[in-house]
Amino acid sequence: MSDQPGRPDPTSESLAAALAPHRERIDAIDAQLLDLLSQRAAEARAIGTLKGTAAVYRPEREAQVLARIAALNAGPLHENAVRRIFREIMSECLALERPLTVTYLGPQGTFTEQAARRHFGGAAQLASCATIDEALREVEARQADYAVVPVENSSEGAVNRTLDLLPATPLRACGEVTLRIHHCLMSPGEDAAAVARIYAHPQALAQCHEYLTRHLPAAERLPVSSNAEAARLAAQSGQAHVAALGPGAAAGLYGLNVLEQNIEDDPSNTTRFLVLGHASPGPSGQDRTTLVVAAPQAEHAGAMHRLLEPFSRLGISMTRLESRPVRGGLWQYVFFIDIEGHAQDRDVAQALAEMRERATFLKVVGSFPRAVS
Ligand SMILES: O=C(O)C(=O)C[C@]1(C(=O)O)C=C[C@@H](O)C=C1
Repeated sequence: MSDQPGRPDPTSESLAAALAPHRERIDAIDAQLLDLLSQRAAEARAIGTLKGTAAVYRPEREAQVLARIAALNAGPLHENAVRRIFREIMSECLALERPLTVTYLGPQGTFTEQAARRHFGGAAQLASCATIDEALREVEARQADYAVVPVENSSEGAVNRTLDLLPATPLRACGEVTLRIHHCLMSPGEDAAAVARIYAHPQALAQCHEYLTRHLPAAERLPVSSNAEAARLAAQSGQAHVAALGPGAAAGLYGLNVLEQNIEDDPSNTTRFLVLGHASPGPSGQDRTTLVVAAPQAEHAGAMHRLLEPFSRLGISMTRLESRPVRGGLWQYVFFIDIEGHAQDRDVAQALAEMRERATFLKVVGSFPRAVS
């Protein structure tokens, strides 16, 4: 007998009988879905032929497709689930036009790999690079189509190497990804209390500082070049007192046990990544623009104010302002500025034209659809 009224006993034949019509309908719907997916893929292939040698990846169009689907969604699937499914559909459709190769700051099992996969979906060929420089260089040399590199973390600030490469690279920023950073404690052993040595990237050590101080105060903290390298070293040791911090994906990749999850001090800890490539996306309606600017005698407050004044006058929101010293130029700085809007939007274009007259250097690194987290 079933203990819930109206539901058949889960062990009985009556359950199978109750499921049968639902499964029949699911089979019929799956056949329709497959037919529609094939029709969609054929349209994408036709688009690919029309594009010829032009860029096949169109981030502004993908952003519009995802936003439209999210708005159309009436449930019961969550908006994020629907986005993920359509992200994968577009990834496969795009691969029919032409498969993409995407470099990322590796090695495998890093948060940057997770960001690249999330942005480009399962059909993209991901290529791990040892440094941010190498990830960009491969794309510059047209050995790969796009690069995904970290640019800032909500608790640790800017990724300086990425910023330093932006003024000179011929690549354009054509997308961004934001990723919540959740760290795990992972080890060949099974007991968190036994951990006496911890390998991790310095940022991971900083992001988990309170947890480590409270729960593993005596453990030695050893900074290494990446979280994946930390996981590799912990796995190689084969010892229960050695652990690594980093993404759960690295535990799977290196055969470690996850001893604790979500040990980052700030649960809203987020990293933003830039997607760089050769093409510039058109406006999607929900865009961000990244600029590199140098002001004359930037150390004088007045020059900076004058430079940024068009933004406030034209109602353009500035979402980020970061400065970096110019190498070899004592007390000279370049500014990395993010604003809302696309460089082709009327007000943004006017503000940029005015800034160009006031700046000693101004480069639009790119306009791209804002990330949906
Ligand atoms: O609309 C296009 O340009 C397409 O190539 C189709 C499509 C899609 O599957 O919807 C695929 C890849 C592009 O990045 C954008 C959209």
